[in-house]
Amino acid sequence: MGQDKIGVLVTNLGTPDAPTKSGLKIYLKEFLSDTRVVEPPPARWIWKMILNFIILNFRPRLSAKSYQSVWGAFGSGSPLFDISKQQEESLQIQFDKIHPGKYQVELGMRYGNPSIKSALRILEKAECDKIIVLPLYPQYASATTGSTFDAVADEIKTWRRVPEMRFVNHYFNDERYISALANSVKDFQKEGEKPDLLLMSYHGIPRRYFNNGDSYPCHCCQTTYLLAKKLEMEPDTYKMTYQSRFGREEWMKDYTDETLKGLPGKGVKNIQVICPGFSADCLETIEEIEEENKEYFMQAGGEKYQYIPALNNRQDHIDCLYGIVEDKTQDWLKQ
Ligand SMILES: C=CC1=C(C)c2cc3[nH]c(cc4nc(cc5[nH]c(cc1n2)c(C)c5CCC(=O)O)C(CCC(=O)O)=C4C)c(C)c3C=C
Ligand SMILES: [Fe+2]
Ligand SMILES: [Fe+2]
Repeated sequence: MGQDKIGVLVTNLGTPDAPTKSGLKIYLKEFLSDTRVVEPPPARWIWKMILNFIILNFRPRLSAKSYQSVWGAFGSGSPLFDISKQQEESLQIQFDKIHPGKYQVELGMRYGNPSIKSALRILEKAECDKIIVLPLYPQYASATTGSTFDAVADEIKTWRRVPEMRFVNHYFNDERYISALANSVKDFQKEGEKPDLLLMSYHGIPRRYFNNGDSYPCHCCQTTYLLAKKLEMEPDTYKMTYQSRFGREEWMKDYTDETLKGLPGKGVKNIQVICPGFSADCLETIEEIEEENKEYFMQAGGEKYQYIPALNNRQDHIDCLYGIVEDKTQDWLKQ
């Protein structure tokens, strides 16, 4: 039996501290200055000018309005923050039940608070000489998982004693993740009927990132395939799309909003939407999918539109995350 604790750093994207113009300005500046999120043109100063003089003057006010409409939906603050805290607590409870005193779970956000730096410092203080990082992105993308690695490395490089480290790159093909998604669909459909179409909507990335080698769209396609297979779905009863475009360049297609506007005209009037890439409900699922895109679909002649919630704090989701960490730290437990 090892003596020291294993640190589990659970991360997600992060969220503004408050749904206000100034809260959004701070958050968006940090987020959109990350060159893995916005891969700038060769002359970086051009993007810096656009960001500081155009985007950060207009976007914060608009985004604050959007955040205000979802604030408190899962607790008292940002849904992403409130759900992430619940996930952190549930995971700690699960580890304490099965391996009492062996694991310490801390939540760190890539942008905003609690930061990855602050979470790592708590683990350092707790004398965790082994740390596993679990970014809650089932599909790898440079903009999310890759960027999380940068933030972890930026902090650890200031430490004298570098801990033993492991990093979960993706888990889209983990049986427990696919099963949890399938269960969430089945639970949802228990209450009512099956739709004409199950739409699986993923956060998009610019098409250019894929052309340059990002594996994210491949991970999304495989997630769709595995989930449909698990649910024994016929090919014409599901479809995958990409949401949340930002800026003017081409993003991965098909676009969720355009697809939803076109479906009623093709006779698809009753749909359910699931966002398998979001491990927690957030602005992009609640405001964009549950509200804005529903309106597009209904206005185009749709009759029934239902959003299937993210895995959030479901016990099968927590069991899945627990299992991924336990599998990857089996040998550490024996040391
Ligand atoms: C500018 C480009 C963006 C890329 C590339 C991008 C990739 C990406 N994002 C997520 C997950 C989330 N994004 C969220 C919000 C959000 N995303 C962008 C831009 C890019 N994302 C912006 C500007 C925003 C802020 C909201 C707004 O102002 O409209 C969120 C929600 C955060 C919350 O607080 O609720 C998530 C989650 C993934 C998975 C991804 C690449 C695969
Ligand atoms: Fe995003
Ligand atoms: Fe959005």
